[in-house]
Amino acid sequence: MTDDELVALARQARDAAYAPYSSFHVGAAVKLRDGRVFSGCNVENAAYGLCNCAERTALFSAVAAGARPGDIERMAVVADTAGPISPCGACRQVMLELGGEGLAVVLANMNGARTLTTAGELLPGGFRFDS
Ligand SMILES: O=c1ccn([C@H]2C[C@H](O)[C@@H](CO)O2)c(=O)[nH]1
Ligand SMILES: [Zn+2]
Repeated sequence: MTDDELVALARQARDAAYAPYSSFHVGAAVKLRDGRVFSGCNVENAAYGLCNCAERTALFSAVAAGARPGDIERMAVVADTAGPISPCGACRQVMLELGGEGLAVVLANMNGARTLTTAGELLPGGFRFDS
């Protein structure tokens, strides 16, 4: 699967965003090394602190289907931002745990802007029990 296809899946997932409070719709797609792909959108709640980002929805869906650290090859995130979306700190920590420092992360917007980074670049010094 190409990055174009992974971003297209993230855009499709974004259509399902439940964001009545922020009206900020985000989509994400995660590709496993075995070829399986999972996607997710942000899901908000009237109790604002319960809002779940698209990145974590997609990553947690992969884990719920059996994926474990080391199984994730690549992920893409897309939102209607000026430049490529910049994931929040909580999602960066989850990306690091589940994908490792080398996880490739494609950050995109709705106008075709795109950047390629890694979970390690997104969160240097992230929490680990053996740190
Ligand atoms: O990278 C991001 C940043 C924000 N959001 C969601 C959380 C909330 O529903 C809304 C506004 O922060 O966007 C994501 O899903 N991913
Ligand atoms: Zn987040």
